Amino acid sequence: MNSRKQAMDKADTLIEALPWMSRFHGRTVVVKYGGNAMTDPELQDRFAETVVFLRYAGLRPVVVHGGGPQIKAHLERVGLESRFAGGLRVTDEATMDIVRMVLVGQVNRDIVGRINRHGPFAVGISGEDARLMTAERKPALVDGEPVDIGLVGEVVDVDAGVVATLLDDGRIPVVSSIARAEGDGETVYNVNADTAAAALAVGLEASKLIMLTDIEGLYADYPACEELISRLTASELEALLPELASGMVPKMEACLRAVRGGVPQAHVLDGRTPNSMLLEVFTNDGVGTMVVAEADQPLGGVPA
Ligand SMILES: Nc1ncnc2c1ncn2[C@@H]1O[C@H](COP(=O)(O)OP(=O)(O)O)[C@@H](O)[C@H]1O
Ligand SMILES: CC(=O)N[C@@H](CCC(=O)OP(=O)(O)O)C(=O)O
Repeated sequence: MNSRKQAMDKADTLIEALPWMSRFHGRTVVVKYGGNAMTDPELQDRFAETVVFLRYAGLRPVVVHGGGPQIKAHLERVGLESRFAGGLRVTDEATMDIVRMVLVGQVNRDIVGRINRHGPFAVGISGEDARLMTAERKPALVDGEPVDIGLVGEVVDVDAGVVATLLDDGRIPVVSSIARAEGDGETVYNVNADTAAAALAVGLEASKLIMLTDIEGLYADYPACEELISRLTASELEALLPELASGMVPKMEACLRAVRGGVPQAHVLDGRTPNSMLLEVFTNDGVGTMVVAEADQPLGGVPA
């Protein structure tokens, strides 16, 4: 292909993004950045660039990050084992200290640093700050039975004021999934980052929730992975939930919570594919899995 043709194609690509830029201008998009999607430094830089791109394109991105593998690595270093029940980390006090240190002190700082190479945008906060997230202790459900898993919280209240203020100031909030208990103000909970992202998306009345992970989307036939579900409604997802393997349960429950809470679309995308977020937001090429509230909701394409 000659260089003039290449240049023309690039210009076409840019102009094709116009309807989506206009549709999402000024809209809030919550991006959950999973620990498994952030293992490669090059991909981390691409993630930061993409978030800054969204900001310059007129959207209001909010990042909620995980860090499961990073927590696991640190626990191993101090001789503690990672245990999960129903997709959630069993969290005693010693584990909670490490979860908080790794998420707030390490993973959050890394993401903020990478984004801020492009400008003074990212501000790191924890769900504890300004009472952003309040949580209650939550047991895991294993075979339908509640099992105590320690200091794990379910978000019961979101005061999104601090995030809204940062967004109004043109910043990119980067949020760690830690929350305070109501009342004594001393107990701190480990909140699954998918759950935190969904709660925040609802609290912010976001236009989209994007879950970046290490797989193309939700597979109907996991682990064979031949049948990717590109779109499903909240009620279809609800019927599927009891059959899902535990890793996907918090993620898909979070998508359900978001759309039931008024977020028009929740997406599970492959964070290992550098451009999946751009394709999802700015083109009609459906990637990953999209969850919508109702069957008759448009595919996420450009409105008439
Ligand atoms: N039905 C399914 N479709 C896709 N992935 C699944 C499914 N069931 C279980 N998984 C597993 O869930 C993983 C994603 O969840 P998780 O590891 O918690 O990601 P993250 O760290 O991004 O939150 C996938 O890598 C895959 O191994
Ligand atoms: C309760 C619970 O499971 N909390 C998670 C919080 C981090 C997280 O969710 O990280 P990913 O998004 O990378 O999985 C944990 O301790 O691993």
